[in-house]
Amino acid sequence: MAETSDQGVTGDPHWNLTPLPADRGAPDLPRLAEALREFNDLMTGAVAPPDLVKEMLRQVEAFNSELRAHQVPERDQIIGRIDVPGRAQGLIPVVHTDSSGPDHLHGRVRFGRYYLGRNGAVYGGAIPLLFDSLLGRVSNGGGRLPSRTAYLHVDYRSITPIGTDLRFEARFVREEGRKRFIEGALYNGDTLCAEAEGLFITLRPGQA
Ligand SMILES: CCCCCCCC(=O)SCCNC(=O)CCNC(=O)[C@H](O)C(C)(C)COP(=O)(O)OP(=O)(O)OC[C@H]1O[C@@H](n2cnc3c(N)ncnc32)[C@H](O)[C@@H]1OP(=O)(O)O
Repeated sequence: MAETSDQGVTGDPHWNLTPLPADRGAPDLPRLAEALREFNDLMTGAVAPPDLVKEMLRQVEAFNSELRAHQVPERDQIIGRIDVPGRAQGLIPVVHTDSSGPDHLHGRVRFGRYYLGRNGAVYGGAIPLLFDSLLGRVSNGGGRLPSRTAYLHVDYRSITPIGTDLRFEARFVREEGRKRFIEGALYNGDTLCAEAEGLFITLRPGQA
């Protein structure tokens, strides 16, 4: 797969991002996020022996204890930033951009086993999560002012398989005052898995 990219909003002055602090572990964070994603997938699919479960519990509790001492306010948080590849977060699967512009975003995504609902299908709740992120990127791209999701309508047209490279398309449809209408679709090969329509509202000055 191509390198992960969130371009389209990166460098957009509206995001007002301060430079990443390179001395705060930032270069390793995307790799750590990747390792955590793999951990989630492997953990979901494993029936681990009791000794391994006990050892993992010990180590994870030790990490939690250390991390409690390094909590920062939201403005200083690195994980989730749009300029960190894959945003270094584990909530939404990594999105690979093939083509992006002011009014569109095309690319690929693969849901790991962590997102399994049942019978090899992605959990239904994970699909709006993906669409909100994709449609939100289109809404907030192209130098437009920041917006927020007012509604997100998702139609599930066929099973979305886990462990498969899927193709997505998202496009800016129209704008009416502060209202922006964005559409998206997710495909497995030529099969339409799901499609979405979202309404995004331009935030007023001072609206957080
Ligand atoms: C790079 C990654 C980007 C990711 C982006 C992800 C985006 C998100 O997930 S944001 C989080 C989820 N969304 C939220 O929490 C939003 C919560 N809601 C709100 O904050 C507000 O309701 C908000 C900002 C959407 C709209 O409130 P407000 O600014 O007061 O606008 P308001 O005057 O009520 O509405 C503006 C217009 O939109 C319409 N509208 C607002 N909500 C809806 C709705 N749900 N359905 C239909 N129309 C609506 C109104 O009728 C009005 O229309 P018109 O101008 O024709 O009269």
